[in-house]
Amino acid sequence: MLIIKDLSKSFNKDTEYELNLFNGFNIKIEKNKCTAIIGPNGCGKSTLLNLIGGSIRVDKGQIILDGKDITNYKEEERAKYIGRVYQNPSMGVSPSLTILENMALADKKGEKFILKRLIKKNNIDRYRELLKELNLDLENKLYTKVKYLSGGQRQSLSLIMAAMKIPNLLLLDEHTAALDPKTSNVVMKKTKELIEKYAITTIMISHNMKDAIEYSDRIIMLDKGNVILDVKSSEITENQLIEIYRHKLESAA
Ligand SMILES: Nc1ncnc2c1ncn2[C@@H]1O[C@H](COP(=O)(O)OP(=O)(O)OP(=O)(O)O)[C@@H](O)[C@H]1O
Repeated sequence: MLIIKDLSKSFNKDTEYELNLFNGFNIKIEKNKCTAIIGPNGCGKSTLLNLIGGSIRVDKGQIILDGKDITNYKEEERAKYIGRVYQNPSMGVSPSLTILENMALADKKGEKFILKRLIKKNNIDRYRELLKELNLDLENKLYTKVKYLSGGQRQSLSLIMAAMKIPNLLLLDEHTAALDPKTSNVVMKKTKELIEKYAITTIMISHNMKDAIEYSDRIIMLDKGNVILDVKSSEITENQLIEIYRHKLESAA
């Protein structure tokens, strides 16, 4: 379980551009469930993931993952427990390294190692098996540099890499937003399969209400750093969600 306790975060403190985004924010994310976070541009979705992942630090509050207080852990330290797939297909992978090298790196995330020594026959066979599951023919491209892959292939690889050492928490930051609808569908289905197969606790940011309902167990809507809706995905339809979204945001304006 992820517990966020009394979290505060502001940007540009003590300047005319000061933005108090989170002010005593609290949330609990259940284990082995997928929670979708939705909300308008600028409501704080990515900042929340950045705070959890450790790419930015909290001003106040605590982040507790499976009973461990990770608030003061550096991003690299948190990477041992947290997998992340970004919106931008170039992030989360090393484009100038091959698929094989990227997978070997993901395999040893958070440990000291020598890359060449990692690439052993039994590991290669294991990586090939994982890639085969994607049905994208990537198992036959092990020696291809990641920069030559399509966006969909990169996001799928990124997903497999993030889940290679089963993370305590998987953060998906609009990871299909840059993909065409067909590829996005394939990657979302693969995401669901992986999450369910390994019972991975997941937080998924999405602007797509249909995906949020279809692929998550719970939906949280944020506005200006506050939770304005918290509902089971099975208890809401896409149209209702769109209506609430519009209504809440109009009344908040
Ligand atoms: N490093 C930063 N410095 C200053 N302001 C920032 C910083 N990071 C985020 N913000 C501001 O915090 C607010 C929330 O941004 P955030 O990226 O979390 O929103 P979001 O909900 O993910 O939006 P989107 O749906 O557009 O991706 C925005 O007003 C943004 O400009």
